[in-house]
Order: sequence, then structure tokens, then C-alpha cells
Amino acid sequence: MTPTARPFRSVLYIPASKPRALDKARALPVDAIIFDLEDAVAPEEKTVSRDVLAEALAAGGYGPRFRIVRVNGADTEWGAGDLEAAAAMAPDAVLLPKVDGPETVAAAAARLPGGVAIWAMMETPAGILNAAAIARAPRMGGFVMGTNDLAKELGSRDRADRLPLMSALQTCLLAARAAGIPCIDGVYNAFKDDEGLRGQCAQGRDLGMDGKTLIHPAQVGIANDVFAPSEAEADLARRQIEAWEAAKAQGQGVAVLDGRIVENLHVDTARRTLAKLDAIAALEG
Ligand SMILES: CC(C)(COP(=O)(O)OP(=O)(O)OC[C@H]1O[C@@H](n2cnc3c(N)ncnc32)[C@H](O)[C@@H]1OP(=O)(O)O)[C@@H](O)C(=O)NCCC(=O)NCCSC(=O)C[C@H](O)C(=O)O
Ligand SMILES: [Mg+2]
Repeated sequence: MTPTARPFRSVLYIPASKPRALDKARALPVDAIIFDLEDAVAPEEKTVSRDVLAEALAAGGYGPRFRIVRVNGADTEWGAGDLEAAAAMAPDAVLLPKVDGPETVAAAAARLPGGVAIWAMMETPAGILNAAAIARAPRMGGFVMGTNDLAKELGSRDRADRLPLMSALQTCLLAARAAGIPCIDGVYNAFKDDEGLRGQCAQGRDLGMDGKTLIHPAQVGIANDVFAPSEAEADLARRQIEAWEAAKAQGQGVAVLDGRIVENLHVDTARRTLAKLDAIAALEG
């Protein structure tokens, strides 16, 4: 399976308890928004936040941005009510926190309208070990890495190279790719540290992540930049396709460009790069 065509470079969390932030997001150049009813909302604000969010989504104005509602877990006092409220909001997807296995997804699917995709927070040790089954669960639309919860569960240290999280990130990416769904990297907590964010975005992009979850508008530009194909990548893609077409016209299956072979699999990647650029252009209108 291959990376997905729809851009998910920047996926911004917005606490559903913050009307000003909900409004601001209508003008932010993000590919997707996670409207959060879970960890960003204090217990005493949980119920009223559902109404605030329902009102914001009903008012609309989010344009082509992919709208995801993150609910509280089914094992909490707010889980069932959140799911019912989210179903009525008709978002593009509902994001389930702390998914341990495919049965959690099935239970939510039974309570959500068919047109709403289900996404999973991958942030528990059991969830990571069951990643392949979760990715293949009916209606599963995408993975979001919950690196804060995962680090908490593992008891790992916060390292710049994210070594303690690497096997989990890659396991989820493998599972997502095998199922043909997007996998979005976890948040970078130091929201004023642009250089650190850029480094972590680049690491996620190198791994194959589709984009990064973000917590502040100031992080959007960097994620959009790093997760979009660069000019150099686009130029190489065009030249690879050209070289391969020319070789093919002469009955050859392999071309040589800049001293490297170009085979049909490289051409697939090149076409995907250009398709991603087209999709970004379409999204940015
Ligand atoms: C991190 C923040 C608490 C910072 O808030 P604040 O100090 O108020 O920021 P600013 O004053 O710089 O805000 C400037 C303007 O930007 C708007 N704003 C701020 N954040 C957002 C946002 N996320 N989306 C949209 N707009 C936002 C402010 O309203 C200001 O607007 P204006 O007044 O018009 O100028 C805050 O950014 C924040 O709460 N961020 C979200 C935190 C969050 O969602 N956390 C939960 C998700 S992370 C997680 O759970 C990961 C996962 O589960 C895991 O386990 O890893
Ligand atoms: Mg979490």
C-alpha cells in the first residue's frame, strides 16, 4: 500500500472549550482540525464544550479542512454522551482516544452514522501491539500518534531523537500503510521552539508520516512546509518520469538519471509526489 493522496500536513488540535480558538481556525491554513473534547478540556467544562463545539460546527466556515472530533473514551463518564453529540455534528471523522484494540472501534462504529470515519489515537502499549488489527477494523480512517500518553505509559524519557518511541512510531506506520490509511505524527510540546519543531517534523517526514499534529497556530507553517514535497523533490519527480518514459519508448524497463537507476517503482513514487502537490494546490485553492 502507498501513502494517501489527501494532504494531512498540518492537523491542529483545538480545545472545544475555547470559542476564540474555534473561530480563529476558520482562517488558518491547516489541512485538518481535531476539535478536542478529551485531554485539552477540563472535567468541569466537558459537557458545555460539547454544545460550544456543536454550535461552531453548525455555523461552519471551516472550508475544505478535514474536521475531526476527538471524544472522551468509552470508559469515562463523558464517552457515551460525546459519541452521541459527535454523531449529530456530522464531522468527517471521530477520533477515539487510547484505542487498545479493534473491538473499541467496532463499538463506536455501531453508534456512529455510516458517513463518519473512525480514527484512532495510537497511544497505549496494547494499542501499539494491536496496531495491524486496529488499522484493518471496519471504517478505520486514520491513525494519530499520541506520543505524550505513550511516553507516560512507557515511562520513557523525553529525548530529542525520540529513540524510545521509534519502534511504536514505525509499527503504527507499517500498520497504517498496510491498510492504506494515513498516519499522523504526535505533537511537539514546546510550541515556541520553531527549530525543534522543524527537526521533529523532518524526522516524521523521513519516517513516512503524512503530517504532524499541532497544538498552536504558530506551528502550522512549519508543518505545511516540511510535509509538502519540496521544489527539488518535484523537479526530480518530473525528470524521473520523463527519463523513464523515454527509456520505455525505446523498449527498456530501466532508465538512468543523475547516475541512478529509475524503475517503474520510482515512477510510482514520482507520480505520487506530483499528485500530492496537486492535492495541496487544490486544497489551498
Ligand atoms: C498551548 C496553548 C495553551 C497556548 O495558549 P495561549 O497562551 O493562549 O496562546 P496564544 O496567546 O499564543 O494564542 C494566540 C492566538 O492563537 C489562538 N490559539 C491558541 N491555540 C490555538 C489552537 N490550538 N487552535 C486555534 N487557535 C489557537 C488563541 O486563541 C489566540 O487567538 P487571538 O486571541 O485571536 O489572537 C494553546 O495553544 C492550546 O490550548 N493549545 C491546544 C492544546 C491542546 O489541544 N492539547 C491537547 C492536544 S495534545 C494531546 O492530547 C496529544 C495526545 O493525546 C498525546 O497523548 O500525545
Ligand atoms: Mg493522549
